[in-house]
Amino acid sequence: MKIEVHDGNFFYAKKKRDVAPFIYGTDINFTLEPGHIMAILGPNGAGKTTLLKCITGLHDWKKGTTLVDGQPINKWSQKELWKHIGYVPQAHKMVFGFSIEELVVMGRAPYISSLAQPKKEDYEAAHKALEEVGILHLAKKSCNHVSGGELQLALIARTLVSNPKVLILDEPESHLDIQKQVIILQTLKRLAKEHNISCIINTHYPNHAFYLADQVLMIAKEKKAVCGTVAETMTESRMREYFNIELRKILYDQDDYVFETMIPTELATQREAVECRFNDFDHV
Ligand SMILES: Nc1ncnc2c1ncn2[C@@H]1O[C@H](COP(=O)(O)OP(=O)(O)OP(=O)(O)O)[C@@H](O)[C@H]1O
Repeated sequence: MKIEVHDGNFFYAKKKRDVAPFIYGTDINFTLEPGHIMAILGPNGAGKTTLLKCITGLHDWKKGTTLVDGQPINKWSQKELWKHIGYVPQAHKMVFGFSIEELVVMGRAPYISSLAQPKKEDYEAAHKALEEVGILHLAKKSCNHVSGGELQLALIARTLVSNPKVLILDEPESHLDIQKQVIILQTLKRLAKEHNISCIINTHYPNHAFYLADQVLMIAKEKKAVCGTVAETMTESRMREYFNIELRKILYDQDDYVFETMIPTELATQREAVECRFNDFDHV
């Protein structure tokens, strides 16, 4: 699905009629084509979570609008809209009285009539999604007895079973170990490219944006909201301006692959380069 935001801006108000300064330094504008991935980057408190809620209509924009496939979001019926949108909020250690399998089966709700019980095919879809994110072995375990990262993976699997056309993810990789992060990033990229699912993902990891994103939206308090390709947006100077930190962009290519990363200059070490150059058994 195509997602567009035109001149969106927002503020939190204590009472309905109150006004307050807008959160975003300039209005938010972007178009996300079907099957494309947009990463939202910005410092803590910049308004990334708020932005996801405004984009999906969970918060009403104070200004501007979201269009979904060309139609203003408030013209969509909630039921129809949420059939297409999968939303994975930030992981909190919630207490669920369910097993992981039951949690994921709940994601089939759009396909199950309100009084019916989940069927064999619903459980099969849940198992497939759990396998996809690498935690099928936890299917029977209680949600209360898994780690935060495992619960996060289950919440992603719950979204996948409803066959969404849009995936909105709020820092889905933040509690995961490095191997699970890769599973999530690869799964998202595959879903976007093979199933034409549009993805919007909040992340604190520049590397993940380099790997995933077709476009990046960068925000920070009192700064212009900028949207463009990864190369246009994630420059050393913009990162300095928006994150108030000096970073070096490192490019390394090997066997037709490019490794792109950004490292804070403060984290550079003063060891002899020759000590760092080799790893594993190369140096023996
Ligand atoms: N319900 C709320 N009422 C009032 N202010 C809020 C509310 N939720 C968030 N805020 C404020 O709005 C601003 C943006 O918050 P938001 O959670 O969207 O930022 P974020 O970029 O997602 O942060 P982080 O990277 O730390 O998760 C912050 O200053 C926050 O304190």
